[in-house]
Amino acid sequence: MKFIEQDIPGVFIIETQIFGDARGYFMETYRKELFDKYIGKIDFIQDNESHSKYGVLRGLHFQKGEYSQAKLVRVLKGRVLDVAVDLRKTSPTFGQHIIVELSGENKRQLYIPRGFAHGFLVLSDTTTFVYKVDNIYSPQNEVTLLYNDPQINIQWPISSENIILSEKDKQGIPFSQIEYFK
Ligand SMILES: Cc1cn([C@H]2C[C@H](O)[C@@H](COP(=O)(O)OP(=O)(O)O[C@H]3O[C@H](C)C(=O)[C@H](O)[C@H]3O)O2)c(=O)[nH]c1=O
Repeated sequence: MKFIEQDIPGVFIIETQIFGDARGYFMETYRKELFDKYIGKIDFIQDNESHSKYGVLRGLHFQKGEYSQAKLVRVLKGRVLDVAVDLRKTSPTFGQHIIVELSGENKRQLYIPRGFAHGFLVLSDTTTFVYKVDNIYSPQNEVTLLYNDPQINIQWPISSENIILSEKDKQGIPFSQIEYFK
């Protein structure tokens, strides 16, 4: 496994060796000792999976304060643009975002520490998205940051009228009004 830290400190792309043979392939998707070594102590406590069609945008979500979640995300099948926005007030990259293409082809994983809003836009017909989180699901502490907030200015490749959002995400709040992390 290769851990590649991104321009936003604490965010890593993880690339994994694929062992192909006549039957297909094998890959390790997680190894605790390597995460402890290269990223630090993380205890993932829940695995999630979602399936979405083209144009679906899930996000940008975060859980407030002590309910914040670190995430290790990847695409089983399909292709997404994955986005993480730095909401850590004291961070040198506060308000900045990273945008990474994750796919069943490139098998890249993205590690996003606590203190970020996260979401993804589906670019293939369908996508199956899986991820680990290190904190409990707390819907009453969940917030949606508006996906097209002008201050964050994410350049989504699909026009707004063709993006499919949940009712919750349609009511996302602007960056200027959210509760940042210390
Ligand atoms: C996140 C979550 C959801 N749910 C239930 C609640 C709803 O009845 C249903 C769909 O939830 P939601 O619309 O919030 O699912 P997503 O829009 O995929 O939310 C996720 O989207 C972005 C990509 C994220 O990074 C977050 O992990 C997460 O917020 O699953 C649960 O039961 N447990 C959970 O941990």
